[in-house]
Amino acid sequence: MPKTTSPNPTINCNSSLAVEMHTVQFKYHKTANPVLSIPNWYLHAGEKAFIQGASGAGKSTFLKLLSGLLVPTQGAINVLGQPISQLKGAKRDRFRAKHIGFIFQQFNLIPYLSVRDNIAAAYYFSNNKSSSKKDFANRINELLNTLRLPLDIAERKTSALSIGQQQRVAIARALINNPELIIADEPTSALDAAARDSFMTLLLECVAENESTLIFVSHDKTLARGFDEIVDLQNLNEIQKGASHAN
Ligand SMILES: Nc1ncnc2c1ncn2[C@@H]1O[C@H](COP(=O)(O)OP(=O)(O)OP(=O)(O)O)[C@@H](O)[C@H]1O
Repeated sequence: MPKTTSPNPTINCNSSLAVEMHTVQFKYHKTANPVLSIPNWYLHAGEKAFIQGASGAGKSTFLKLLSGLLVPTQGAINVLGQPISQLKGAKRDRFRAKHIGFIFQQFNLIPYLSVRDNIAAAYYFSNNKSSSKKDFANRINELLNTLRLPLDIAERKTSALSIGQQQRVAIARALINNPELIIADEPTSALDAAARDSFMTLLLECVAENESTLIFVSHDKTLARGFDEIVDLQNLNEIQKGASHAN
C-alpha cells in the first residue's frame, strides 16, 4: 500500500514542552501563497521566548496559530500537551480561555466596565464556576497588590484610567486564571520609555511568580533582556527566508 502523508500529523506530546510546532504551514486563502512555513519550533514549559520580526513577518499570524484562533493549513501544533490545531472549535475556545492569558497591543479592556468586571469576565469565561466569589475577590486583590495598583481601582471604569494603569489591569486580567501560557502581542507600543521599563519588570516578575511560560512579540529588540530565547521570525519562517534570499 502506498505510504500517505497526513496533512495534519499528530506529535507525540512531551510534557516538558509548552509549545511544539511541526511542519506548520499557513495560508489565509486556499489559492493564496503561504505566509508561514515553520519546519520545527519548541519551547520548554516555564521558558520565556521573545519573538521579533519586521512588519508583515507573520508575528500576529504566528500567535493566532499558537492560540488556536487560526488553524494551520498543514502540520501540527501542540500547546501544553494538547493538539490545539486538532481540537474542535468550542473545545479550542474553552482550552484557550482556561490555559492561555493574553495581553494585547490595545489592551482590549471593555471601557464602560469597572476593572473588577473586566477581570471577572476573563475569570468566569474560563468556566471557573466552581470557584467562590471569595476566591475571586482574594485573587484580584493579590494581583492588584503585585501590580502595585491601589485596591480601590477595582471599582473604577477602565476608560477613566491612565494608559499605564490600563496596561497593568491587562496584566491582571491575563493572570487571573493562573494560566500556564501567557501570550503578549506588542503590549508596550502605547507606553513611553519609563512606563515600558516598569511594565516589562512587572510582567517578568508576575510570570516568574506564576511559573508561566511567556511568548512575547515585539519589533523592539531592546525589550529582549531577561528572555530565555530570542526568535527572529524571519529566520524561523521558511517563506520569509526565501524572500530575504531573493532580495
Ligand atoms: N486576514 C488576512 N488575510 C490575508 N492576508 C493576511 C491577513 N492577515 C495578515 N495577512 C498577511 O499575512 C502576512 C503576515 O501578517 P501578520 O499580520 O501576521 O504580520 P505581522 O508581523 O504581525 O505584522 P505587523 O508587525 O505589521 O502587525 C502579511 O503579508 C499580511 O499581509
